[in-house]
Amino acid sequence: MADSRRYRVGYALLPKKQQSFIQDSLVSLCRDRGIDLVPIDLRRPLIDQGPFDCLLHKLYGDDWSRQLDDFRRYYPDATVIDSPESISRLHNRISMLQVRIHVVVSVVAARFGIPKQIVIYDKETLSDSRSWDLLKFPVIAKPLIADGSAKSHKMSLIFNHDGLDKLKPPIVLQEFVNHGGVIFKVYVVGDYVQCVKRKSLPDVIPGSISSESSMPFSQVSNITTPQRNNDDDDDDDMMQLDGTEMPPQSFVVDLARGLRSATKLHLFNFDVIRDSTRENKYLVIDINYFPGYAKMPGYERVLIDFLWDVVSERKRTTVDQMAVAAVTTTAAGGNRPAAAAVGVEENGVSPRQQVMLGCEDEAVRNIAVTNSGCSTSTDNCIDGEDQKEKSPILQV
Ligand SMILES: Nc1ncnc2c1ncn2[C@@H]1O[C@H](COP(=O)(O)OP(=O)(O)OP(=O)(O)O)[C@@H](O)[C@H]1O
Ligand SMILES: O=P(O)(O)O[C@H]1[C@H](O)[C@@H](O)[C@H](OP(=O)(O)O)[C@@H](OP(=O)(O)O)[C@H]1O
Repeated sequence: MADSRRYRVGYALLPKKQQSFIQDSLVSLCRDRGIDLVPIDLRRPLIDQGPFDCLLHKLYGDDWSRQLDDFRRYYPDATVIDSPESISRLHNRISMLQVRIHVVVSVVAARFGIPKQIVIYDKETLSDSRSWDLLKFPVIAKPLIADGSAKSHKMSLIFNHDGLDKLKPPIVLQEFVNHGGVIFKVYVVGDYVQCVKRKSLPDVIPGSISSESSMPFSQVSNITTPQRNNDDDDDDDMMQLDGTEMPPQSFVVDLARGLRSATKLHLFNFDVIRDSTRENKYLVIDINYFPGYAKMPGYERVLIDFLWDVVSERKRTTVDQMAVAAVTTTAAGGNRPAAAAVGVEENGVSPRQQVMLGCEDEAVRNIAVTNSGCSTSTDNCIDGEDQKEKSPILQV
């Protein structure tokens, strides 16, 4: 029998993200599938705008976290994608890549790791060469915090120690790895995985370094997405992208699944580069929550299928809960209301826990990083596979 119920999916996004993500094509395809996409009015309390079957969100700050907490308490049956605790792990470039220790990739054709990196919290530590002398120049200086602000995307390629002078801690210093000027962006939407190529920073050729000690840059892969036109530079970019071999699909999928389970996130992308000096060696350099999905070919279908799975799974779970609750009621011989129907705990598991898509309320570990910390590996990267045997890059 056709499902005639309509589902409400609320979305709370910043205006720029809303504009790129909520396209007419997405809205109308959702509508045809029985899903109404409802914008959250950020001037009104979230709790007043429910109920929703599902809530999508990408907002920052304590006020939003509090509103979400209230919402989750008030509407325990709503599926919140994703849990704020899991998302916040990506707001710090150290905890972001720390998840690699939980990722096991079984594909043998390729290996993965992260670049060697340290975190520096203050100017004093920055001026002490012992803090960074385990790193090889060039390095990339990245703001520690990745909170979506323009500031958090401002980076510098640092060619020598003079280039460190201008930096403002807290920062992450990460070894620059030559990778042929092409980055792989892997978009994940639940179980769906799609890898695309984008232009990246060009290789640094030893000996050809300019007289400058540093070079600032910001959002390289966003501003240089090449379009096919008559411009020579764009044609060169396009040829370079076309000529770059993709990583093995099974490896990408394995890595995506591993990261998905380690981060407990459903909507994210991650950036991977292929180390030019080491065969089949890939390095994860960045993980972004709720990325620019509209740049992913055919994103509407992918998102609709995902949302449908979420709302219909939610319906199934609720039905299952009612069945369990009914059995419990009968077995006890009493007339307690069905747990799922009222959203209270049954057998120690609340309906919300069952519908949070595996996003347990795990607190993000507090990062107690020493002023700087660094791996003792002689390589320019830390492996994901055998990381447990090696000394941790940072003490978290
Ligand atoms: N370790 C590295 N080695 C070589 N190139 C790197 C490295 N880290 C970053 N890059 C280059 O710098 C760019 C920006 O880095 P990163 O992805 O960490 O920044 P971001 O501001 O978080 O980016 P995004 O816009 O994808 O969120 C990458 O796309 C890549 O071109
Ligand atoms: O808004 P913040 O938190 O800064 O996150 C950005 C990510 O860092 C970028 O990776 C996204 O672009 P890509 O989808 O091209 O990776 C980018 O997507 P956008 O083009 O929709 O802004 C953002 O999601």
